[in-house]
Amino acid sequence: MAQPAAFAKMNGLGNEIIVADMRGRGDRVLPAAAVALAADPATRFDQIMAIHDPRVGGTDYHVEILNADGSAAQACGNGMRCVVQALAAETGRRSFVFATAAGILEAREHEDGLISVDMGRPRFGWQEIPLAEEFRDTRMIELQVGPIDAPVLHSPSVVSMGNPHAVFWVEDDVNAYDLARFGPLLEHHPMFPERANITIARVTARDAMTIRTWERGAGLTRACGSAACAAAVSGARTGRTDRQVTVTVPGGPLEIAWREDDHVVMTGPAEWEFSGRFDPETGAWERDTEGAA
Ligand SMILES: N[C@@H](CCC[C@H](N)C(=O)O)C(=O)O
Repeated sequence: MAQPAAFAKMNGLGNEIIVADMRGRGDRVLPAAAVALAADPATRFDQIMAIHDPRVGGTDYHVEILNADGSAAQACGNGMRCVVQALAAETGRRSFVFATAAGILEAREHEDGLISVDMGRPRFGWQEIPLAEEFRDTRMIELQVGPIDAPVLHSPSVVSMGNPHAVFWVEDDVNAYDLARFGPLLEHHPMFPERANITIARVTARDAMTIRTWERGAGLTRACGSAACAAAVSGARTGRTDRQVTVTVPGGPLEIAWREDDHVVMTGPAEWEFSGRFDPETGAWERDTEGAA
């Protein structure tokens, strides 16, 4: 049993997030704790964002990310917005620099409460994503599900936003596809040695698209920020959209801008639900008493 750590249950457009305060201590949230918290309907989450003391000069905090299955994730856009809202409420500051497995990220809370996260530069090389075999052009790779002569989904764009993404383009309703069935098959496809986040995307205008995502290590989600970035970048890269796009996920809209300096900036909301304390080794937890200081 470890010393309890404070946490906040939050969400970013319905992407279920636990923000864990691991500052001032040397231990980490263990995969077993993540699995236990994910199995409890009250604390069910898609990602845990564990805030640690900074380890690199010029950064404010180090953030570790765990998926619901206990695996590590390099990037989580919706979770970063939750982290910013929690830290802004605590410190009164509005902008922060974070170190993550995907690199150094800057983020800020705006006057209207929306939060922008600079998700860094997309990477398109097949070894960077990574893919299991060489594709010189990752705007469209050979991969399909369904019958060989009439595939249900095929030819995804692939990209790393720090984490691996495949974006399948469709012309009709994204809800018409059984993502709960195809998602796990594609997440674990041999093409993706580190597995992948799987998105179905429909472009509705030069500056708008609708997506649904099956998240690596978490399953179907109401929102995936890095997938929204991956879809926006892939839309622009394949000539389907402009570089500034409203990406509507099941939980609502995210504004994505792929800037001329190659950085992808995502803007959207975050919402606090409740707070508590948990054991980072086992996941045993209790809710804070309402109104307690
Ligand atoms: N919900 C996240 C992405 C989560 C990470 C993903 N499951 C992975 O393992 O790469 C987001 O908002 O970006």
